[in-house]
Amino acid sequence: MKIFSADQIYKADKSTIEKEQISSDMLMERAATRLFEWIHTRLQGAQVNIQLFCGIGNNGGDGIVLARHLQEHGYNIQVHVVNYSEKRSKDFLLNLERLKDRKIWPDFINEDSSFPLISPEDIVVDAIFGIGLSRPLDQWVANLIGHINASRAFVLSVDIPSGLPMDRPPVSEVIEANHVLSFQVPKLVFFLPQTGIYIDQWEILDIGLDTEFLTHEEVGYELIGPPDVLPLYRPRNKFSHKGTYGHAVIIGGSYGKIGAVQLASNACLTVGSGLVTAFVPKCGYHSLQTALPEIMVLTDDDDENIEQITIPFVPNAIGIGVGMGTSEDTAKAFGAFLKKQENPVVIDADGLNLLAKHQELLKSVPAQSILTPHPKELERLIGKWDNDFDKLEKTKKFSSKNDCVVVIKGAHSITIYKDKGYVNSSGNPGMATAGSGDVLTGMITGLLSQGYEPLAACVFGVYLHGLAGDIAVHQYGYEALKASILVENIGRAYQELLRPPNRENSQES
Ligand SMILES: NC(=O)C1=CN([C@@H]2O[C@H](COP(=O)(O)OP(=O)(O)OC[C@H]3O[C@@H](n4cnc5c(N)ncnc54)[C@H](O)[C@@H]3O)[C@@H](O)[C@H]2O)[C@H](O)CC1
Ligand SMILES: [K+]
Repeated sequence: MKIFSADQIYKADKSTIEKEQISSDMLMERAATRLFEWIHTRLQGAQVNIQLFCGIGNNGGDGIVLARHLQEHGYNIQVHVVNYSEKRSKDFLLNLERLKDRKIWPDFINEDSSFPLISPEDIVVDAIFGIGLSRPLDQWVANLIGHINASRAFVLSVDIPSGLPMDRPPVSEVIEANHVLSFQVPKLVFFLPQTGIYIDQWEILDIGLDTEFLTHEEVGYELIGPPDVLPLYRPRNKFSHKGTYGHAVIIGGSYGKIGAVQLASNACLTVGSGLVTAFVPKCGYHSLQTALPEIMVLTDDDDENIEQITIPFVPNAIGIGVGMGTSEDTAKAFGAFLKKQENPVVIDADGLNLLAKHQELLKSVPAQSILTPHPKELERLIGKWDNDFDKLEKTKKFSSKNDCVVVIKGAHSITIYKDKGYVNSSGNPGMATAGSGDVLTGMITGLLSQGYEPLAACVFGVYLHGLAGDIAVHQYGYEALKASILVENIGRAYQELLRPPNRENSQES
């Protein structure tokens, strides 16, 4: 699903209004009707106290229209206009008049007003600022937002939590939303660590914006869910054999860190690679052969570290770096190995640390190779960033310059290739555990080995990895989720992804 910028959303509005020959207030009416339906379906007329805080722009206008619908259906409402500017929008004013025509008199909150009492049992509708927020809040507006946050009432934000800009981190208070009803499209800020903290749940409300515009407009980011990954799936052929799905090699490990290779190799095989060989220092031989009978093991001459990488065949995919260490000898072996590679490789963990330490090696990394850093590893590679938006821009530049796919691991892992970012939607905090990244490296390598293109292997692999975590968490809970359990659930993740949509319902009936 595409993620649009504020400018693009305004363009989509304009295009809809022109094509459908409707007025802008009709679009506002449509948006607010969706809001009303969402609330009405859940509350069914319950006499809970609903306090609507409306700004003076179109986000506020949405809130004012919603208030009218709620009142018409017998809800218990209080409307507050947050009077932060004289420049009221046309549709806000129009709807304020309509509200007054129905004898609903909002109270106006100004700089000198005392704030209304909000009980924890109330519902707050946050329609103060939408995607138009463009400068820091006046102090009294920030205080009001702080007052709402302190109330412990359930807060429903219209379109985006007020105080959150669309394209940079906030500088003052932001509404802490329990639920955001986002018009038509998700916003990038929902998924970034610095801004996503203000959103508990979010949902899209379809307000019927021009589909032709939405389809054809180029975007910088996409949110990746099942409809996006399913077309990437490469079904198995009845007459295939293990050779069809490639021979992958996982290179890594050092004394005390052979487990990383075990996890990655196991994930690589489980995601479907035909054959898997692990290349480790000698000390890893017995444990790997015992733990994973399905994989083959090659060893370095050294007992504890990788010092020379020799693979006596041409693998279909290689993943390198997990648990590998960063000794000088390993760095040399890594450099010599990179120089010999012609096909994309997957580089993780100490492979990334070595690249960061010896940046001259970057030019030996084959085109379209995959780098899977967590934020610290990314920082070592691309330098410090000012904020999440800067981080993404810098990563895009790095990806373009070095022609590589970068998977920024995190709560919503983002795969970057050149000027485009793919934001993952699966996964959970239980996956923040030792070895989770090794499993991902193995999965991506295993997908490459089966013939997935590098970018597709990342987008698909990251989603499947998260889905395995989401399935596992039902059984184990967040704390007890371990990386090996993720591997055990890769098969179920495939099944879940490929399950026909109506199967669950028919089983229940
Ligand atoms: N397609 C859609 O999604 C639709 C969205 N709608 C709603 O419209 C808002 C966006 O409305 P807009 O009037 O452009 O912006 P805001 O309401 O967010 O802001 C109001 C106003 O305030 C000015 N401003 C910006 N920053 C500050 C500040 N710190 N202090 C004071 N004033 C500030 C700014 O210039 C704006 O003019 C969208 O989110 C949806 O809720 C439509 O109703 C339907 C279609
Ligand atoms: K809002």
